[in-house]
Amino acid sequence: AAQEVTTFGYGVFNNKQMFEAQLIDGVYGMYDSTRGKGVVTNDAKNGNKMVTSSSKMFNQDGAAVDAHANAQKVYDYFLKTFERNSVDDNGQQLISAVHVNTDWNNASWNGRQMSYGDGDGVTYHNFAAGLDVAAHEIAHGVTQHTANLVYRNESGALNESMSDIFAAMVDRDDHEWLIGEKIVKDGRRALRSMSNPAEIVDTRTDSGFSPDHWSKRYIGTLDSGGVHINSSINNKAAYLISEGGKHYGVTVKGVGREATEQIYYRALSKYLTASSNFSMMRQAAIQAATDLYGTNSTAVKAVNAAYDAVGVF
Ligand SMILES: Cc1cccc(C(=O)O)c1OC(=O)C1CC1
Ligand SMILES: [Zn+2]
Repeated sequence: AAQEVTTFGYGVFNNKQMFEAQLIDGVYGMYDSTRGKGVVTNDAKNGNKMVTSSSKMFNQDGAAVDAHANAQKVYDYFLKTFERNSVDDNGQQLISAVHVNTDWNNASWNGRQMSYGDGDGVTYHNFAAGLDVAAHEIAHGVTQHTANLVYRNESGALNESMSDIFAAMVDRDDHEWLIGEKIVKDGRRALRSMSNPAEIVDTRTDSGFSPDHWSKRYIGTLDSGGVHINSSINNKAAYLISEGGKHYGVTVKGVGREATEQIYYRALSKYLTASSNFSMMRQAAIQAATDLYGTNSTAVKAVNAAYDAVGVF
């Protein structure tokens, strides 16, 4: 069980949780056998061995505490919200590696596990500290085991957008639907904004803009054809479906997070395929909303209006 205490170790600034570490081979380690086939956290700076602690209830590695706590929260979200048992719906272990590389300003899903850099301490904190970052990476695993959207051009932007959407849904208290707000430093507010994409440019892509309408999509070769750039077009649509708003003169009546997360999960797991593009995303969301809430439901109306608003038909 987790309890609120101050955690020693650096890099921890949003998870002050402790762990009932598992006793394995006489050592207390960050291995949670209660979720699926396990949640495990390893230290890339120590032979990628499981992060261990000398005592049952204490761990001094801040990044490890963050990664472990966030992986547990994301596991619980997918099980509770969609009855999905981990990324493969078969309890696959959620394995996190922390302290990957040196001053690494990245996080990733490599097809089998999550990896988190410590950040350079100037532009980024440790990436494991962001609940939305962990959810984003784990959602890449869910996408891989469902539509498996090809990671380039429009299907890749949808792959990215799915990860941002579920990241925003897990990070429930963030009403601005920002991505990475806890891990950016040097005055930036976040990596990306789903509510107002144009406000924050993801500097890692050097594109210079974050489009909030299909007519403004990036069509170059950077960033695998703009997967972290054009994702903001679908991110904005998802935000509008949930929260509503007026965008380029189109008014959307929002239906809330609970309906929106069900629509996108059903679209991802039942209708999207590896080569789906934005127009097929619109059809998949309409079909999912129709299945769930009915042909003339407010949800179907919200989906149509939101994709009208971002110029996807
Ligand atoms: C930081 C970073 C770099 C490169 C790829 C990703 C990636 O996972 O696409 C990445 O992680 C994110 O975007 C998460 C949301 C913060
Ligand atoms: Zn991603």
